[in-house]
Amino acid sequence: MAKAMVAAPTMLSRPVTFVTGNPKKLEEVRAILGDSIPLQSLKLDLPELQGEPEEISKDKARMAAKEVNGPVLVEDTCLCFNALNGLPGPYIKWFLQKTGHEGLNNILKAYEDKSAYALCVFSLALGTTVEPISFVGKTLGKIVPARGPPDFGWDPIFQPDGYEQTYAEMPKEEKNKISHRFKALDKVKAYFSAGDTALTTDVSK
Ligand SMILES: O=c1[nH]c(=O)c2ncn([C@@H]3O[C@H](COP(=O)(O)OP(=O)(O)OP(=O)(O)O)[C@@H](O)[C@H]3O)c2[nH]1
Ligand SMILES: [Mg+2]
Repeated sequence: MAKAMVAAPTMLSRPVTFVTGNPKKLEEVRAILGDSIPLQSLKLDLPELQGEPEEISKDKARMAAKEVNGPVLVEDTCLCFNALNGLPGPYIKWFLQKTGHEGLNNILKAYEDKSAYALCVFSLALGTTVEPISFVGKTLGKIVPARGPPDFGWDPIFQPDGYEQTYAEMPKEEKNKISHRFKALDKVKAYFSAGDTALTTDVSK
């Protein structure tokens, strides 16, 4: 009788390096993942393409893999206004820096529709020659005048649907249960627990 063929998992010789220049992202990624995936981090602010979120994120992963010369995880976060067909989207960092919370609210004064969504695209590149895979998480909400501590980006002006609080007003644990980042990381975890790719737990490598 023919034996069933079971594909051997791809064994990573090194733990995955999460590459980001943003310490608040890293804090949330660590809080959400716990020790479910052995992860080390590298602080590097990579240049970013213009274009669609998934392409930006994948391109970042290719660059990060070259820098690290090993398996990497990166993410790109967008804040998308429905009235503007998804903009500022991946350019939110620059809009926020130049116009602040008030400016972002003012942009929407021209429109009745204040609805928005937070989008997170993680990309995993298992090496320099492997095409990155993306994992997307999206949380719907609306843009409101800033409320809550201004610790992290646009958290004070994003109120998720079904909540009276903005991301900034919520306890961190609550945000991390419903956020765009949580939803995307849940897919990353599912990918690794499906077992096609085995991870080393030796983070000293
Ligand atoms: O209020 C927020 N809640 C969040 O959950 C969140 N996640 C990201 N951001 C901000 O949105 C822009 C994304 O740009 P971004 O993805 O290119 O990030 P970045 O350049 O800071 O880091 P990285 O690209 O090195 O990873 C940057 O201004 C980030 O500070 C957030 N703000
Ligand atoms: Mg960036």
